[in-house]
Amino acid sequence: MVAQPNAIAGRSSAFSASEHTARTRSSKEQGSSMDSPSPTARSYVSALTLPARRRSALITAAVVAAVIVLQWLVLLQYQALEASRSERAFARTVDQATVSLIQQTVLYQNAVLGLRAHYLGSDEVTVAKFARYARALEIEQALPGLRAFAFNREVSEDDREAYVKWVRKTLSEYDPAYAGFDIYPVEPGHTHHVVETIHPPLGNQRSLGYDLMSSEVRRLAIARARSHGFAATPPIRLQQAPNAIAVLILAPVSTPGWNGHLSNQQTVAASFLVNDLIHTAIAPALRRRFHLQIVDLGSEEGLDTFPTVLFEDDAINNETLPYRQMLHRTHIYGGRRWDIRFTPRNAELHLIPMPVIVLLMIGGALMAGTITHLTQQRIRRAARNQALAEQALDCVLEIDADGVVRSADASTARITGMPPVQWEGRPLWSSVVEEDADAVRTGFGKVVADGPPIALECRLARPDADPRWIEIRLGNQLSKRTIGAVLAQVSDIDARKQAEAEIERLAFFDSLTKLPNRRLLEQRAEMTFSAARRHRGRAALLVIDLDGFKQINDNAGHATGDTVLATVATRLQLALRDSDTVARLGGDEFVILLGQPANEVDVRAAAGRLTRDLALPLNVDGRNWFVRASIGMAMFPDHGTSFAELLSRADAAMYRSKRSGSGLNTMAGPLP
Ligand SMILES: Nc1nc2c(ncn2[C@@H]2O[C@H](COP(=O)(O)OP(=O)(O)OP(=O)(O)O)[C@@H](O)[C@H]2O)c(=O)[nH]1
Repeated sequence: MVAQPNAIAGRSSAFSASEHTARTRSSKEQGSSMDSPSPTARSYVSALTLPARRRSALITAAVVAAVIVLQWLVLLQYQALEASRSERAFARTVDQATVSLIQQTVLYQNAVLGLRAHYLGSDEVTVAKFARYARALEIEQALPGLRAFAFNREVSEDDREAYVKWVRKTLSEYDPAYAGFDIYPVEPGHTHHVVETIHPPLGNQRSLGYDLMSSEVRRLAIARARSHGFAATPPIRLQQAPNAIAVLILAPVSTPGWNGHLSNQQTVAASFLVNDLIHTAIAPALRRRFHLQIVDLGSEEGLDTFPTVLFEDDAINNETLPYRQMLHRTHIYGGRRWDIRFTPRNAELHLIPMPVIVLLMIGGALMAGTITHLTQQRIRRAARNQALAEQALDCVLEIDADGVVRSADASTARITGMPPVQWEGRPLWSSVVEEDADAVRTGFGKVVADGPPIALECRLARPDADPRWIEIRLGNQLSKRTIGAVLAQVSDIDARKQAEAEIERLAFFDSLTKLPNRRLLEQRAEMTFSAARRHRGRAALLVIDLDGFKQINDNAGHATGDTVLATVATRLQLALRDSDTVARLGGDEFVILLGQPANEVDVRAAAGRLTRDLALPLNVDGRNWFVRASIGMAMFPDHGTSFAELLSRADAAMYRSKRSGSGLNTMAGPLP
């Protein structure tokens, strides 16, 4: 009888191997149809699994596609936002540059108008006064980009000669350069409009004496200045700087004529090179942000409408501009319409380069695909584990180093009859019956102290139910970071234990009467004899054979005979002490082992008691039977010292009884 937990330390591998073999065999026996599925079953299985895989692949593909679309939408949104941000920023830049440009041209205009005021406010402005005024303006410092101031006089063809003489004479006193003064180009005409004075003289002397009337655009500008008070020319090339585009701005003045007559046909003028204007007005940092083009669209009145480029940055490499939306501002200056055009350069739009975008999208899609795939796998694995747990023969507990159950599988309830909550938060051994708790605690301690895995058989103390045999296989996984626990694999061995008990019962007990059989009797007899030997005591064997039992069988049938035998067994047991053993050797033959009879008298008295009790009527199915028995007795150590010897002596004595008549008791004779 196994009543204590069975620690099988160190034999876990053998256990596992045999267990595995047994389980494999049983699973093969049970599920042979699964191991070698029929064609129908196989196609059914593949029909079940293939769509699952295909579905998973479809989901992954759908997620990847969705991520790509999403990324694309985000990218479009980002580009739109970036473009609008960039547009706003660029518009600010454009306005800033335009304002600077306008301010600078207005400064030039004011300087010319100031010179005009100077003439208007004086009775006579000499070349020296003009130069003083111009110097006072400090044009190099205060009006950078402005190339020269000039005073131009209207001279009729008739006065031409006298005027030239007058200039040479009067002005050469101030500057010898006037000594060779003449009007050019020599185009005899009605009226001349001659550059009489210019400041600074250095670099501008070539224009002294230049007849503005000889140039169509200048002539128109003079006319407009006279009618509107101020005018600018379209882009021109100056006499003194023919390689650069320049603009001449003019204002009319009335001043006493060279010959004493007041004339209002004169003009004051200033010229600037457009390049200088741009470099002066727009800071280099601002310049780098756009490509600039200024186009003279013609006069305000639309007299000349040929657009002429005033200024243009280096040509744009169109290929390098991802975003080429041009912004333009119109500036009316001196009666001319200027279109100032700004085209952003690369730096204006901070877009992520296309290769990077493609890489990001591929990376994002791959990542999403991988995550989806892994998630699908995980879901499938979890479902499979769940399904396996539902059919598993074991459940797993995670136990900390102190023996407290940290978690229990959901299948614990099915396998142990106790739900996880009844396991969790308690020491493992508190769930087993008191008698087994110590062994479980000790076994657990050994495993925690780095012992090998062990298997324990113990009984589970279940509230409101009978104890149940379980086997716990303990393995120390505390040092494994991903587990960090002692793992207990628990299986239900209750049925096996019941079977083992039954086998034991069959091996040692008679199935009809439930009395010990010969094997158990012999074991107990040997134990009793050795105890008697130690205490110099006695023991006795009584062989009892029913008389005429065959007739009961023959008359009433075997079943009645069985009942009679079982009743006889009960009567024999009741007639004796608990410490005595009543065994059935077979048929109608019983043997009794008396533990501690004081002497022969005691034994004979017991035999007499048995004979008397057996003789009482025995009712089976309403019919009384009268059983008699012949008894033979032998005593330890008087008639023998071994079981076989004593049994043989008692048997012989029983036969003597039987031969002498029915219902007699006979003691074995003394040893020779
Ligand atoms: N009902 C029943 N009969 C049994 C069982 N075992 C043996 N028998 C029968 O018991 C009888 C024993 O035979 P015997 O020893 O000659 O029976 P008996 O009639 O008592 O004869 P004596 O011992 O000479 O008095 C046989 O008829 C067996 O068939 C059993 O388990 N059940």
